[in-house]
Parts: sequence; structure tokens; C-alpha cells
Amino acid sequence: MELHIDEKKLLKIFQDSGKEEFNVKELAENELMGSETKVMRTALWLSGKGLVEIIENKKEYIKLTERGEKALNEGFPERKIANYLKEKGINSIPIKDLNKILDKSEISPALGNLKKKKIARIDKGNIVIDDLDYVDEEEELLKKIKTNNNLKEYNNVDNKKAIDNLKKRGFIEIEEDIDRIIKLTEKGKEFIKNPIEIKEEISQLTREHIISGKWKEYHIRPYDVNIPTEDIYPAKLHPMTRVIHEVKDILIGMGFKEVKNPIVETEFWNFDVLFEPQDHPARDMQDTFFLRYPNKGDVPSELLKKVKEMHEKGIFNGEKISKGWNYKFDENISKRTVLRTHTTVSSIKYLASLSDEEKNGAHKVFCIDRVFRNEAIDYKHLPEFYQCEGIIMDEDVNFDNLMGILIEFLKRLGFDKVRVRPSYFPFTEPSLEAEVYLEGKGWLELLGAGMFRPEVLKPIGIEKPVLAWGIGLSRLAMLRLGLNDIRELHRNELNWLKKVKYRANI
Ligand SMILES: N[C@@H](Cc1ccccc1)C(=O)O
Repeated sequence: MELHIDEKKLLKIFQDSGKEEFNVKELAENELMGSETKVMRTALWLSGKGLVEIIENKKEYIKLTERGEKALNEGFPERKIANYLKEKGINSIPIKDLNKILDKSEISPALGNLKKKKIARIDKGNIVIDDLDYVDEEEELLKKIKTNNNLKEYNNVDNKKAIDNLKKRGFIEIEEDIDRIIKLTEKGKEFIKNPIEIKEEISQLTREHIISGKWKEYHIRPYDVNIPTEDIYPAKLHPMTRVIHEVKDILIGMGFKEVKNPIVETEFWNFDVLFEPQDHPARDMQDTFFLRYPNKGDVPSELLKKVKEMHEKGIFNGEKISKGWNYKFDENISKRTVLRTHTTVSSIKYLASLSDEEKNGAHKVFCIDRVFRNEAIDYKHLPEFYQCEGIIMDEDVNFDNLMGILIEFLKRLGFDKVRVRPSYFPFTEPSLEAEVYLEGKGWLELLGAGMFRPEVLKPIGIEKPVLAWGIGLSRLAMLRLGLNDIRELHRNELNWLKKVKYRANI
């Protein structure tokens, strides 16, 4: 068992003395310890290891007040009267002369007590003490208390009255203390049968230790991360922010660059450019938030014409490359404003913004952002959530590369078992859906992906193939945080935020 040097020292005191228990105060006086806090801290560690037991006894003790100390040293006021008379060789004095002997405040308690204790009698304005060497039980008690202050010792009926009186006269006070005993357990007794070697220990190696060569003499104590400590809750990032950071770090590590775009978009960028027909059910009121203010946005007119032709007839630059959607494209719909429904807008806007020269190069970009869908709130749906989207554009990237990059990305997120199924998105062909396997949960759908269709790429002037994927981050967050209800993520319940453990790379 690895012990801290203080633990060794404490046990050594037991070993050297042969005693099995000690009062904390006694241990604190031992030079190996030096303070009660040190003894207690060390004893707590040792009790955690089962070597000692800490026994706490509540103790009531009697404390002499300042007035009590004075009475003990100078005598009780009534005793002062008796002593005065004794000195003068008399046994009575007029009450009015008592101020020669006592402070004003002491006179009436002295008189009261002399009468009560039947030591003196009053005779025609004089106070008479017959036995000047009287024995006073209260004085005796106060002397005893000075040497033994444990209230328990004075608990018998005889003392009770005297104690009460001393308390009333303000000579004593009853106080409470906790008496702590450190006692060896059986395991502790076994342990100290072996010699305990105390060698100076350090827990941190400094430059001085190294330069002086002293490091050779010290024992460097290993960290014990199992020592119980108090829980502390420092400020930290919101768990959702941590999910975002984790994904961002992974993608940057894979060579992607981040792009950002506004939340408000035109239907043109959110849908039209992505070859989603204007009568597509995904656009209807169920899914999309349409804006009243502003209700119109600017749309690049050249591109609008090209996209319109593609939608209506599948024609680009006079060449029929697709069947198109065969409906009447409405430019007013294109201009309507919406809260973006997916981050694919960012990918496509990035590609459309490339200059001719940039188009010659290869591009890897990603976007992590909030998207909005008009969904009823339940345990797995919120109208606002995070998506992460990535694209790669290069000479001859293909579907195999897409699979490869997704498997790698998911692996870095901690998902080893990945399964891919064919899927459908209006803007990609072929399209796929990737599922990951989670112990105890089975297969979970995590992302959608595909190769952008020529109907999408041609009008924005991109000739090279582009692979794209989108992943919902809220679901990932739920997995990371062990949540069964997505609403928990945004409720911001303080206790949950304090205690939630974020496990990156599950
Ligand atoms: N935008 C799609 C996901 C996706 C992105 C890129 C390619 C294919 C699919 C969605 O929101 O579900």
C-alpha cells in the first residue's frame, strides 16, 4: 500500500508508543504531526484505507470566565469580607462599610451568598461572621474545575446546585467540544507490525531538485487519483458547445476549412439551387419556417435563369442533361425568405462563390450551424437544431472516396461499426444513409450523404465532382451525454449542467 509521508508519520507514532488509540490533541502535540488539521487530514486518508477509525465524542466542559478566574485568584467577594475581619481580629462590620472591602458591584451578591450559605447573619445593620475559616463548597468546586473541566464529572446531585450558582454568578460557562479519538483498526495493527521507514517525499519535481541532484535522495510520491475529494463544479462549456468543438476539431484535423452563413436564406439558395422542385413536400408549411419580415430577398438573376431552365426542362447551356421536373418555375417563390432548413446551403453557396481560378483547385469545407424546421417538439424533435455539413470537390472524387471519408470521420467520432444504405436526396445521386452500431441500442441513422447531381453543379459552374454529407449533431450530443430526451439538452437545468459528464469519442 502506497502511503503519504504524513500517513507514515502518524502510524509511526502508534508504532513507537505501542498504544492503540490517541486523542487528536495529543497527536497534534507530537513533533511528527504539529497541528490538529494535519492530524485530522491524515487520519481521514488512513481511515479511507481502513487503517484507522475516527471516533467522535461530544464533550461538554466547564470554562472559567474572566470573573471566575478573578474569584479563584483573589477569593470570592464573601471570602474577602471574612479575610478582612480576620486580619482586623474582629467578626462583624457595618454593612455600610463594606465598600471599604469590595467593589460596589460585589456587595449585594456577597451579602446574598453569605446569607444563603448560612455563613453570616445580620445584626442591627452589622454583618456578623462567626466562623471566619468557614469552608465554602463553591470555592472548592471552582478549584477542582480548574484542574478537571469535564462537566460529566460534576453531574451528581450535590454539585448540581453549586454549579448552577457558579453559572448564575458568571464564574463559569458550559461549552461544547468534540473529542476525537484516532484508533487503529485490526488492519492498522497488522500494518504497523512492519517497520515504517520515513523518507522525505516530494510530489513535484522542481528545477532546483534536478540541478542540485537532490532528486536522487527524495522519494517521488506517485499521484493517487483515487483519493476521495470534494466535488467541485468549475465554469465549463455547455455540453452542446463541446459536441460542436469535438466535431470541429476532427474535421479540421482531416483538412477541412470552416465556412459560415446567415440563418435567413431565400428559397432560391435553400431549395432551388439544390434542385428541389418548388412543389416538393419538404417546402410546405409543415417543415419550413417562412418569414414575414423580410419576406423577400435578393437572388442573382443570371443564376436564377439557369436554375429555372434546369428545373423546368433539364437544360444547361442549350444542352439537355436531365429530365428536369417539368413544371412552371416561379421566380417569386425563389425570392421568398425562410430560416434555413439545412446546412447544405452553406456548401452550395461556397461552391457558387468560387472564382474561375479557385475552381481549378480542390476544396474541402465544412459548416456547423443551427437549422430550423417546423416540427412539433417531442423527445427527439426540436424546431431548432444543429447540423454539420461537409463537402469535398476534386478532380476525380467518387462514391468510394465518400464512403472512405465517412468511415474515417465516424471512426474518429468513436463509431467503429458503420453500415451504409442507399437513400434519396433531391440534390445528390447516388445518395446514401450511414448508420452506426451502438452496444445496447442497435443501428442508429446518423448521417445522409451523396454526390452532388450535375443538375446542381452545372448551373453554378462546377465541373469537378463534389461529394457531400450532412450529420445531425443533436443526436450525436444525445449519445455523448446519455440523454433519452433531446429537450434536456436545452433546458439548462443547473444541476444537470454541473454534473453532466461529456465523454468525447464514445
Ligand atoms: N441536407 C440533408 C443531408 C445531406 C447533406 C449532404 C448530402 C446529402 C444529404 C439533410 O438535411 O437531411
